[in-house]
Amino acid sequence: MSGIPHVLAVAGSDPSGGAGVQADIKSIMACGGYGMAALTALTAQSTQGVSAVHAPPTGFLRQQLDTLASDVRIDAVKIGMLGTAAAIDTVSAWLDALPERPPVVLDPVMVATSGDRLLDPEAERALHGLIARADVVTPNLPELAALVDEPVARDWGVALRQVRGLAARHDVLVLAKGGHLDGPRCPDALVGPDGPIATFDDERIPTTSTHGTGCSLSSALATLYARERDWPWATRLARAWVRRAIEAADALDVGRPGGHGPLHHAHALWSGERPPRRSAEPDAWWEDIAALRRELDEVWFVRQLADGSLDPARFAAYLEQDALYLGAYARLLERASELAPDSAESAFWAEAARRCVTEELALHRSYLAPGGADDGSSPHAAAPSAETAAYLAHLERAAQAGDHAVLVAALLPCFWLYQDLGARLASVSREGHPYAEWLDAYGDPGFASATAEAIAWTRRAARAASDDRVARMRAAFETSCRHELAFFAQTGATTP
Ligand SMILES: Nc1ncnc2c1ncn2[C@@H]1O[C@H](COP(=O)(O)OP(=O)(O)OP(=O)(O)O)[C@@H](O)[C@H]1O
Ligand SMILES: Cc1ncc(CO)c(N)n1
Repeated sequence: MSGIPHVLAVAGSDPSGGAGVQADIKSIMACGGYGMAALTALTAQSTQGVSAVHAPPTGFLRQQLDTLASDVRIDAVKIGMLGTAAAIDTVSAWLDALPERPPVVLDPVMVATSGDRLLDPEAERALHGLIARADVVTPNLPELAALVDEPVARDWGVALRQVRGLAARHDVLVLAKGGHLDGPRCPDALVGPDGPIATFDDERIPTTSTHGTGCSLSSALATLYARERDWPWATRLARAWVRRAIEAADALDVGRPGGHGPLHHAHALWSGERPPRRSAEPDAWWEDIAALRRELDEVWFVRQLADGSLDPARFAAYLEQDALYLGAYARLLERASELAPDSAESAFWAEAARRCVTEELALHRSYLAPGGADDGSSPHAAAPSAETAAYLAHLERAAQAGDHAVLVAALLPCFWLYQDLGARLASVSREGHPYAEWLDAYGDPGFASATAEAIAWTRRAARAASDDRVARMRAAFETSCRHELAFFAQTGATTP
C-alpha cells in the first residue's frame, strides 16, 4: 500500500467523543490514515458512564458495510463495540464476502471503562467466530478472562498464559494490555500461538483520563499496520502515541470530576509532530544497522581491547587518532548547541561538548602522557589518518548544511556505539586490565544517561521532520556508523 491508508472503524458511537467511533476517527487521523466509520450501535454516554444503548437493525449495519466496500478501498479494519451476537455474525459474514480481506484488528469491547456492559453476555461465545477472522485481538484483562473462561488475571504472568491460550486457539496475535493491573507498571505484550513476539513495560501514568484508551490503541494499531506492514512496530508506535495522549489528557478538562476523561488525541499533532513512522524512530535506525554492529564486535582491535591483550602501541595509535577526532567532535557538538531549537536542548549539546573535552579527551591524554602535566597541549604529533579525516569530513558537511536535525543524527553514533560497547563490556573483569579506565568511562551510567538524552533529542527532531528530512537524518546516522567501524578497524590494519 502506498499513500494514505483508508481505515474503517466498525464500532459504536460515544457522543462524549472519548471512545467509540469518535475516538477511532481521531486516532486514525492522528496516526496518518483516512478514517471511516460504520456504526453498530448508538450509546447515550458521558465521562460518567453509559445510560442507554440503541442498536440499528443488523440489516442496516450490513448495508453500511456493503455500500462502503463497493466504492472505497479499505486498507485496514478496526472492530470495536458490536453489542449483540447478531451484529457479530453480520460483521463476520461481511468479512467473508469481501473478495480480499484487509488486515483486521478486533477490540473485543465488552465493558466500558466506567464498568457498564457493552456486549450481551450470550454474545461472548459468538465473538470467538470473529476472533478467528481477525489478525490481532486486543482484549483488556476482564475481556481476556471472559474469552478464556477463567478468573480475571491479577498478575502479568497469569495474563500472559491466558493470552497465549487464546492466540493458540484461534491462530491469531493477541495484544495483552496491562491497563487494568494494580501497581505502578503498565505492561503490554503482543503474543502469538508460540509466545510473545513483542513485550512492552512502562510506568503507569497517574490519571483517571483513560476513557477510550482501548478504542484509541486498536485504531492506531490498525492504521499504523496499514502503513508499516509490521505488527510489532505498529504496536510499538501505537502504544507510544497512546501513552503521550494519556499524559496530555488532563489538559482537555472534559466532564465533571469523578468520571473518566478522554485522551488528548491531537496532542502530538498540535506539538508539531508528524503521524508516527517507523522511519522516524532512532531505535529503528539502530535495529537496521544490526549487521554493522555485529561486524564492529568482530573487529580485531575491539576484541583485543575487550580482553586486554591489545598491544599498548596499537592502543596509543588509536588514542592519538581519537584525540584528534574528539577535539573536532566537541566543536561540532557546540555547533549542534547553536542550532538547537530551544534552550533545554541547546544546554544538553553544550554540556556534551564540555564533557567531551574535560572527560573523554582528558582520559586520552592520561593514557598518552601518563603522569604528564595536563597543560592543554596536544600530547601527540600525529596527522589525521584517512579514516579520521573521512569521518570528520562527513560530520563537517552535516554541520555546514546548517540542518540541526541532520547534524544531531550524524553526531549520535559516537555516543550510541560507544555506550553500547561500554555497557556490554561492563562485565569484563577489571583485575589488572590495562584499559580498565577506558572501559569504565564508556560503561559509566552517566555516559549511558547522556546517550539516552542524545537519542531522545534526535527522536524529537525526527518525529517533527518531513519524510525527506528523515531520510537525510537516517543516511547521516548510517554513514557515521560506517565511519565508526572504519575508525576502529584502522588500527588493526597497519603496524604501528
Ligand atoms: N494509566 C495508564 N498509564 C499508562 N498506560 C495506560 C494506562 N491505562 C491504560 N494504559 C494503556 O492503554 C492501552 C489500553 O489499555 P486498557 O487495558 O486500559 O484497555 P481497555 O480497558 O480496553 O480501554 P478502555 O476500555 O478504556 O477503552 C494499553 O496500552 C495500556 O497499557
Ligand atoms: C461506543 C463505545 N465503544 C467502546 C467503548 C469502550 O471504551 C465505549 N465506552 N463506548
